[in-house]
Amino acid sequence: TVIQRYSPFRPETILIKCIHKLTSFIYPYVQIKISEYTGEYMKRSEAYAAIEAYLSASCSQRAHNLKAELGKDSTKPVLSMDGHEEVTDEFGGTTFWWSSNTSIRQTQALSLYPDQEEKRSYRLTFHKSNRQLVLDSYLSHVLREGREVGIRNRRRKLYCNNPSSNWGGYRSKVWSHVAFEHPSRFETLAMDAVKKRKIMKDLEAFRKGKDYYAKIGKAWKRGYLLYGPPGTGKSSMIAAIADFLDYDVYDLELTTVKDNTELRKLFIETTGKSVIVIEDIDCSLDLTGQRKQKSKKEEDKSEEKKNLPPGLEEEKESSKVTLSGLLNFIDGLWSACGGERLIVFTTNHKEKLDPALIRRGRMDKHIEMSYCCFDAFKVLAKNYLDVDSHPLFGTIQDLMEEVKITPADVAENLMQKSVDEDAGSCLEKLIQAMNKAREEEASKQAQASIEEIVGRQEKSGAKEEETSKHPMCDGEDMEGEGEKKKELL
Ligand SMILES: Nc1ncnc2c1ncn2[C@@H]1O[C@H](COP(=O)(O)OP(=O)(O)OP(=O)(O)O)[C@@H](O)[C@H]1O
Ligand SMILES: [Mg+2]
Repeated sequence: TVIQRYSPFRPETILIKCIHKLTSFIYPYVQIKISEYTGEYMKRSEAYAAIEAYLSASCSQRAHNLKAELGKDSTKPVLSMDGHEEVTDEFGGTTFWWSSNTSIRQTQALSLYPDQEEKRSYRLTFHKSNRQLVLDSYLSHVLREGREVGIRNRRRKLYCNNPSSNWGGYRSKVWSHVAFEHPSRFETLAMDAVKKRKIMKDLEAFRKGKDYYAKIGKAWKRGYLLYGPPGTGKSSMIAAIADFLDYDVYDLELTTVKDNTELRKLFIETTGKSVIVIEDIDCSLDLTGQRKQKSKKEEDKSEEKKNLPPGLEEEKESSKVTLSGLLNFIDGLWSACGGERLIVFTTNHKEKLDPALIRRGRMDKHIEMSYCCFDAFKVLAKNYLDVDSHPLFGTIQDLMEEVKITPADVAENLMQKSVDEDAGSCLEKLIQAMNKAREEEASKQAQASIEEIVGRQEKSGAKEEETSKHPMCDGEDMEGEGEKKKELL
């Protein structure tokens, strides 16, 4: 201890070096360690995940301590090696040893709930005569096979971003996830059949487009803007896209992102083969591009803040993500990190968005999700009632040309809510609802036209009053105009 404290050189490091040299003479094996978490961002290592998947096949036969997790097929668990286990693997007539190690790291912070973090790693051991074989072919074989097994076993995940106050620590968790189990698929999605096919073709081209995007010098990503009234299937479309592409979904809640730096970090932490979603982009932040109005609002806010008691100011602080930050997130230099990402925005009011945000290149495809058409109704009838045709279809088709009804409303009417209801009664229910909607629409229109006429008359009345007050007007004319006004009213 005295030497360690006062001497500039470290005797133990010299000792370890000597031991390593000595053992390399006697011990003819080489070891490679692959840790679970690596890099500056403490991101889970892809190599570790691939090795875990690769070893899952061989370890189930030989290892004694195993871990089980549910994979894609929820009836069959996926096995992996637990800590301090060893299995052998054969490749090119050579034997390799894989061991899994776990060390517990106690966090230093004083806390009522001591935090223990496990550090996991795999260690590959092989004879030094096989060094070239390992470097040239064995490691790439393990990674390739492992990735394939990983994709086969993978369950799709739905991620949401954590508030940045939870980002610290050894394994900083920027995103949390659950298994993604939304049942919406393109087959169940009610919309115009031609439009649906076009979208599916576009997605297919994107998925297979790695080389094409590289050739044209464009980052491998694509932006979709889904817009339309509430209940027209925008969220259902996102789930269907994720199902079709077999991608994970990152649901980004912009209001919890403090600033542009955090937004960038969130983007870097997403994996490939993913759909990044920002729902209701017009409501998430003040990104409408009306910057003058915004600065006025900001002034008001800072005034509001000044009046708050100390301590509460921070709570009131809202997201500082700016439009330019979001533009860079989608289309800046960082957006090319990783590739194979689909960015989807949804909105009820496309016209409110800044044109820069939705220009082609950022939001490449604009998809309007609109009111239910007859094509869409047929899909819903098939899904909900199992009918392809019915005598009432004709009436419904006629009504659909007149009445605006959302697929959500159609779906609600077609849903069988008791055992007594059959296809006919559900369709009747829908017809009633559409008739009611038509009447409401008609009365609304009548009301609006009455208001318009009254407004116009009031305006013309006011004008007449003004002209009557004009000094150039004589009394006779005024009387005549008064009569006219009375007639009009
Ligand atoms: N096009 C559609 N095809 C099939 N089902 C639909 C469709 N549109 C709506 N639905 C039904 O209505 C419900 C609501 O739809 P969804 O959440 O996708 O609407 P939305 O457009 O995202 O609405 P909002 O703008 O309010 O978020 C869904 O659960 C689904 O059952
Ligand atoms: Mg929605």
